[in-house]
Amino acid sequence: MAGGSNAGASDSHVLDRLAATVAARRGADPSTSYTAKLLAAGPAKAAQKLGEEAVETVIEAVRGDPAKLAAESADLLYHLTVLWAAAGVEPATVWAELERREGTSGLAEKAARKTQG
Ligand SMILES: N=c1c2ncn([C@@H]3O[C@H](COP(=O)(O)OP(=O)(O)OP(=O)(O)O)[C@@H](O)[C@H]3O)c2ncn1[C@@H]1O[C@H](COP(=O)(O)O)[C@@H](O)[C@H]1O
Repeated sequence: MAGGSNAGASDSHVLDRLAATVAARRGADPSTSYTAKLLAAGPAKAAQKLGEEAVETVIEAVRGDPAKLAAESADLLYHLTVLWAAAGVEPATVWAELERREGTSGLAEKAARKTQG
């Protein structure tokens, strides 16, 4: 976050820029854009690629190499933004959901779910 402890060139706004680039690739030439190729293939293909990248991320996490885990995480986030674009999810909707959850402990949320049946 700009202004936060990790402020600098590499902050979370890169996700918004990435999502905007991905959205702009809709309808572009698949021979010049990997994103356009994935979007043309539809949400199921984007979901499949996300699953593959998730597995590769898990593998690097288990291997214990932080640099490779970071690289796989970037692949995972890229493919997640492609899936959102393919499935009609605006990044702002996800950011809003994360903001809504801010300050609510996962343990408290889980306990509330149990009492709701
Ligand atoms: N961040 C990324 C990014 N991360 C990973 N990838 C690509 O994702 C692909 C997935 O890796 P794989 O090993 O699964 O590739 P593969 O086996 O060739 O894939 P498939 O043939 O199975 O689909 C690779 O081709 C990577 O280059 C990305 N491609 C694009 N971006 C961003 O998207 C922007 C637009 O890219 P284009 O749409 O290609 O212009 C770029 O400027 C970047 O900012």
